[in-house]
Amino acid sequence: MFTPRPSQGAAAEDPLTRALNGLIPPNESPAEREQRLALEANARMISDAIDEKLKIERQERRNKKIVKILLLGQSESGKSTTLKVLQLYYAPQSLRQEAFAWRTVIHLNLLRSIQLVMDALSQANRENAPSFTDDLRRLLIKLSPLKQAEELLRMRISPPQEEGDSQLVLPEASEFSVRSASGWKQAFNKMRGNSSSKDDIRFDTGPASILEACSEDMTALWTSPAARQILKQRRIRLEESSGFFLDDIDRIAKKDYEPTDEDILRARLRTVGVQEHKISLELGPEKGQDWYIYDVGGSRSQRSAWESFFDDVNAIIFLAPLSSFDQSLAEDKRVNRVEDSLLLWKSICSSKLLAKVELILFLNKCDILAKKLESGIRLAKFVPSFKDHPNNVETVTKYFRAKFKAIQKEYSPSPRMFYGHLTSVVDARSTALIVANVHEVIVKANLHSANVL
Ligand SMILES: Nc1nc2c(ncn2[C@@H]2O[C@H](COP(=O)(O)OP(=O)(O)OP(=O)(O)O)[C@@H](O)[C@H]2O)c(=O)[nH]1
Ligand SMILES: [Mg+2]
Repeated sequence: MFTPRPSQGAAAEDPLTRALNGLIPPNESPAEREQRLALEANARMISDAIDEKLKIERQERRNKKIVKILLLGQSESGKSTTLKVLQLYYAPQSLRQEAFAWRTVIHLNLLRSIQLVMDALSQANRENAPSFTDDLRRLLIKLSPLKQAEELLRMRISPPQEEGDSQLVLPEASEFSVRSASGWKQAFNKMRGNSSSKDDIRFDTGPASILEACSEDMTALWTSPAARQILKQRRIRLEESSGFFLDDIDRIAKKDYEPTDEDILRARLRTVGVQEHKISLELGPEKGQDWYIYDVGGSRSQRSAWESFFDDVNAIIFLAPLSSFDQSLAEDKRVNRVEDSLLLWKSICSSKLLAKVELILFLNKCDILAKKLESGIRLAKFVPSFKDHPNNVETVTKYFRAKFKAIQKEYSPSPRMFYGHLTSVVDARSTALIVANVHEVIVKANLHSANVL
């Protein structure tokens, strides 16, 4: 055996270190040389194996690299609905498992719409409106038990004994919401134990019985020409409002009602706070990758929380609802909704923090936009710069797309691709095609950031 050089200390005892350092002991005999070469070969093998393992681990980390997607846009723009579409696309079973929880939200949506009709009629009654009939008075009395059903349903979404676990937020603009971090859907699952969605529905008496008992009277109220006239006089257009289920009373007020995927997409529950949703991709080349999707509250009071999620985000899906061109913000009646979307888009595009983030724009609610334009509502009345261009959906969407694209080009700190889609995210089928496209953009963004790191 050779004697290590004193300066190399204990580390030189290690054959791997010695081999790597290329040390050749003085006065080496042929047998010692053979032994050393064998040790070196062995050490090289071990070293190569370690290198290979590290390379695989690095690749795995890259492949596994968490993808962060942020959903942004004003309130009611369709962020939570887009989250549901992504869930439906990537993990349909998980959405089905939430059907019972969404059923309660849908019942509450229906009751809210009925309440808005009843409020308008009561007001007409107080003002002695000639269109208020005795039939309507009778219907209002017969529908009074609905108040109790609503209270029971609200308690179910936010049971008092689950304090701190699920927190009901008091209505803002007569809408209810649940703090997203509170896990209200999980609270439902706890209540359910191991039962299936169908079992829940069978044993769901209480509010469901009241709804079923009132079903015919609710339909009579909603289809009454006198009630319709009062709503029209007061310019109440419930058909365009969020969580509209009045045309489906027969189906939804049945005790054994089970929501379809489309019903779940149309259900409205205002987001308060930030909801994190993890999707583990099960198929395709990105198998094993985890996607974290963040759904934020869009009303003005909620927007200050957005920036803390900008860090290491890969892509942003920004929703701008085009149908709201004739509406103002619920939180500030002086601000036109499309104007607000354009200003928000400008601030996202110009953010230096987001300079390297892919922005994907959904010009949403194109279905409602088409109906509005067909009904004769003119865009130029609310957006004078549209001038006397044809008031049809093709021209209007083209006009808005160009406007958003120009803002991105002008305000982005460095050039970026423009991904603008015309969407109606409640339509799962047409949105699936867009999701496939968005998937590609996100995968590219992730690869790019992995290579940069
Ligand atoms: N008809 C139609 N309805 C839509 C569309 N997108 C969303 N909605 C409905 O609009 C309502 C509001 O959508 P949400 O997804 O809750 O809006 P949000 O952006 O999450 O709103 P906040 O949580 O308040 O920030 C829901 O009832 C949706 O079903 C669309 O493209 N067409
Ligand atoms: Mg939301």
